[in-house]
Amino acid sequence: MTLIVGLTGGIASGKSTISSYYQSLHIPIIDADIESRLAVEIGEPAYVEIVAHFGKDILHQDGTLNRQKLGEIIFSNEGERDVLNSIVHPDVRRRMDEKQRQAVKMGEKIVILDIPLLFENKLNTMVDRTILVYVDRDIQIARLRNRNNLSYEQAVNRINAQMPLLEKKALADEVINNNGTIENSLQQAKNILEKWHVFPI
Ligand SMILES: CC(C)(COP(=O)(O)OP(=O)(O)OC[C@H]1O[C@@H](n2cnc3c(N)ncnc32)[C@H](O)[C@@H]1O)[C@@H](O)C(=O)NCCC(=O)NCCS
Ligand SMILES: Nc1ncnc2c1ncn2[C@@H]1O[C@H](COP(=O)(O)OP(=O)(O)OP(=O)(O)O)[C@@H](O)[C@H]1O
Repeated sequence: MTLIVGLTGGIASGKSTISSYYQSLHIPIIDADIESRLAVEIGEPAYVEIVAHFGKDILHQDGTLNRQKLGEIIFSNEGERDVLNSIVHPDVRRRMDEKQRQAVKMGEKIVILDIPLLFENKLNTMVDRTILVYVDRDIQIARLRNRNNLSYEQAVNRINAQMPLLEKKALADEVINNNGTIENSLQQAKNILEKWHVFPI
């Protein structure tokens, strides 16, 4: 039996930091952000639909998606965000399901699905356990602004496009509090696997 774990959080809450650590323990990770990038490569069905809806203005000169431009549109407009989600999410789901099937077939003890919108899209029902990477809002805003070079308003728009982390906290099986040092958070991440008896693998 493979334990299917959903790892989630908010934008810039620290999911990638935690999932890289799990990966270093040789745990297979399936990352929704990576799959969503693959789904919108030039010529893919989702790419064609995106250009048809948003126009060629959201492309770079070489035809690749201008992610910054598309982000500016969808993080400040819920209707446009819904359109993008409805184009991209079904493909992302298909890609992730396929990878999950392969991992189960390989007899992996545990597989971690890194899905930012796990609770928003009710995908928690599709996994055995959930882990939330939590940060306080002021720290989240500061880390997001710092990483993506965003204004306060841009950062808040992105955070407000997701379910509040406090609501997610109430839904998760386990919570990693990432307000402190990375080292401290990685220790929490390890403790959870030990508690579940899936580490060492
Ligand atoms: C809008 C896009 C082009 C911006 O690209 P960019 O490289 O700046 O950001 P990236 O893809 O690395 O996402 C960073 C984070 O933004 C948040 N985020 C991304 N898309 C969304 C969304 N539709 N709704 C809410 N939050 C989102 C997630 O926390 C994600 O981890 C891109 O995020 C996208 O195509 N989004 C739609 C697909 C999607 O929902 N992806 C998230 C997981 S499937
Ligand atoms: N405990 C920490 N202390 C200081 N900085 C941190 C900590 N955890 C993460 N960071 C930094 O905060 C930023 C966000 O972390 P990370 O990229 O892991 O978040 P994420 O949840 O995967 O983000 P996104 O969903 O937006 O892709 C990064 O610049 C990362 O280096």
